Amino acid sequence: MPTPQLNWAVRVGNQLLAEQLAYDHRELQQMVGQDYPNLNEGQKRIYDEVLESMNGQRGDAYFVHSAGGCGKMHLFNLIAAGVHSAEKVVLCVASSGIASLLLSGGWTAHAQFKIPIQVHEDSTCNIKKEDQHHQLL
Ligand SMILES: Nc1ncnc2c1ncn2[C@@H]1O[C@H](COP(=O)(O)OP(=O)(O)OP(=O)(O)O)[C@@H](O)[C@H]1O
Repeated sequence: MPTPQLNWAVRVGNQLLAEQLAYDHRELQQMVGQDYPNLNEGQKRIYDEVLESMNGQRGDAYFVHSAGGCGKMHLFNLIAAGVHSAEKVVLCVASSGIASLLLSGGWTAHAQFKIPIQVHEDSTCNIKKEDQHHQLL
C-alpha cells in the first residue's frame, strides 16, 4: 500500500470544516437559481425566512411540518445549497441513517453531535474542546 507523502492534517487543518467549505459555490448558486422559482409559496416563505435568519445571524429555530411527500426534504436540500453557496456551514442531520441519506451531506444526529445511545437526564454530547467537531460547531 502506498503511504501518504504529505501531512494532510497540516495542509487541510480541520478536515470537517474543510469539507464544509469545499462545495462548488458557483454550481450551488446555479442550482438555487434554477430550483428556487419552482418552490411553492409555502416552501418559498420558509426558504426566505431561514436564509434571512442566517444572514441576520438571528439563530432562530424553525419546525417544518407537512404530510408526507409535500416537499420538506426537497426544501431542506435547497436551503442547504443556499447556505453552502454563501460559503457558510450547514450540518444536515436526521435521526435515522436511512433518512440521513436523503439529505445532501447528511449525517445521523448521533454521529454529528456525538449523542450517546443511552440518553439519561444528565447526558451530554461527547464532544471535547480539542475535537474537530468542537471547532466545526
Ligand atoms: N418545489 C418542488 N419542485 C419540484 N419537485 C418537488 C418540489 N417539492 C417537492 N418536490 C418533489 O416531490 C417529491 C416529494 O418531496 P419530498 O421527498 O421532499 O417530500 P417530504 O415532505 O420530505 O416527504 P416525506 O415526509 O415522505 O419524507 C420529491 O420527488 C421532490 O423532489
